[in-house]
Amino acid sequence: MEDRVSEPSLVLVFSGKRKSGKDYVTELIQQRLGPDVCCILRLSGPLKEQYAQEHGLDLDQLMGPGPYKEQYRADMIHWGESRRRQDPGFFCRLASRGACQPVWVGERGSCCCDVILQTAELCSVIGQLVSDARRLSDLQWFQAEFPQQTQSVRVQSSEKTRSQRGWSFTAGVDDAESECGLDNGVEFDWIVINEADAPSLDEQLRPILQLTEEAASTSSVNQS
Ligand SMILES: Nc1ncnc2c1ncn2[C@@H]1O[C@H](COP(=O)(O)OP(=O)(O)OP(=O)(O)O)[C@@H](O)[C@H]1O
Repeated sequence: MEDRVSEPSLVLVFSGKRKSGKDYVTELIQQRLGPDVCCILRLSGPLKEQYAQEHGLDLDQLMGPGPYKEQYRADMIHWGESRRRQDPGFFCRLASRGACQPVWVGERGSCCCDVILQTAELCSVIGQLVSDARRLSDLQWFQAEFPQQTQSVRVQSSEKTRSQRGWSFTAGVDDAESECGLDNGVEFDWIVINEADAPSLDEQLRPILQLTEEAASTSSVNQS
């Protein structure tokens, strides 16, 4: 598990409610930076892989958008919580192993069924984006592992907007720690309002992109 290629120069850990737009925003950042500089780490990927393996399930269907994963979603959330209680860094380590870009983007913040960093969630190594951080322990793991590099980003959208994107309240999912663990007591470094009547994402993301460009250039100076 300790086969990370190099240290990232910046780790952006994204969180947000279901359908707030974590994937959308992290993919936009990756498009701007390019895949050589920025990887998206999705915590939900290794979580689903491990869950499918231990329960003899079809991983492709579990990763897909269809109804199959809905049958297992609530149990998968409980199983993920219990794994994190035993070892808070379990999924974060799995998601970040092999990452080699300087910027990582990850996502942590709604249910275990999406991402980043896309990851998330939570991505690769000049910069890594963790796209799907959902629990405080995920964010804390990155902050402890990469104290100088980690910045937290919250993506916010109203319930009305999330509903228009396909969200509807699901008991056992939207009231679970995986959705609510970062609602209170966390001071995010950045907040992105992903709404039609908010300033454009380009405008809101400008300072974050500037940070990633600085991190990437520092990384290339250090590597030369
Ligand atoms: N600013 C935006 N403009 C247009 N479409 C958007 C925007 N933000 C999000 N969407 C769309 O809304 C839907 C949900 O967005 P996305 O998948 O990024 O949310 P998410 O927070 O990652 O969701 P989940 O937590 O369920 O994985 C997608 O179809 C996405 O393309």
